Amino acid sequence: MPIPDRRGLLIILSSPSGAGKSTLTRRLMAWDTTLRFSVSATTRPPRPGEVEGKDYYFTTREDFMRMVAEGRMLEHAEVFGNFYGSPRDPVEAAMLEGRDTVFDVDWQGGQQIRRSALGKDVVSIFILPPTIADLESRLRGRGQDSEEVIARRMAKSRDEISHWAEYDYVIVNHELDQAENDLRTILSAERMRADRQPGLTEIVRELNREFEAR
Ligand SMILES: Nc1nc2c(ncn2[C@@H]2O[C@H](COP(=O)(O)OP(=O)(O)O)[C@@H](O)[C@H]2O)c(=O)[nH]1
Ligand SMILES: Nc1ncnc2c1ncn2[C@@H]1O[C@H](COP(=O)(O)OP(=O)(O)O)[C@@H](O)[C@H]1O
Repeated sequence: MPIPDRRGLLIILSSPSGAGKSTLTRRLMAWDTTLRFSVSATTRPPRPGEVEGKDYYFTTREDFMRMVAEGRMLEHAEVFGNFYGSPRDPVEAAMLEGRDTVFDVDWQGGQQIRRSALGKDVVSIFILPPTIADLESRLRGRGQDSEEVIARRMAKSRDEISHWAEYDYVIVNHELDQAENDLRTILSAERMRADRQPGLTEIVRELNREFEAR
């Protein structure tokens, strides 16, 4: 396999539950089909419609803890009483292939990845709801969680939101199309950073050759 001339980016998306992070992630992946989604392992039971290996790897607590002990999780955290973690191997493989990986993780996961050896390739984005009333109605509108689960998520949302300033970018998800556009803009700009375009040296060298030949 040829060695790619750039390492893949790690794009971290976090938000309080219900702010629209999964919806925006799906849209971003449909826009750029080269993106890879980091499928997390979780001990939470599947929701109706969730697909094993696509949305999550649904695991037992025992298997989850074994993966952690074996160092096979890039990061992991307990959220809403369940464990969630990002398997390390597929992320490292994608980076070496020069493919960008999208993570849907909470602030604890964001912090761990940012502080890891892969931290310099991280772009982190926090999604805020326009209002708490919107957040609650979106959680309820999803129609997949019990009142008790919704109440628990609402109670946790303040804590999650308190970490917004640790992120490189913040998007307020008022209107879905606008928020998707903001996300595309961030990704496009990050890919154009001078230090992420290894081909530039060669282009500038060629420009110099042309100057000298004039
Ligand atoms: N740290 C960490 N958080 C995760 C991971 N996967 C999902 N999460 C977070 O766990 C929380 C709950 O996720 P989920 O149960 O799918 O609920 P939802 O985000 O409300 O749809 C969200 O904040 C996710 O971003 C992971 O691998 N690591
Ligand atoms: N800008 C928006 N305006 C209205 N509804 C939205 C918007 N963004 C997302 N939603 C809806 O809110 C609900 C929660 O979104 P979801 O992507 O599941 O959130 P999260 O992954 O952050 O928990 C979904 O039903 C989704 O369709």
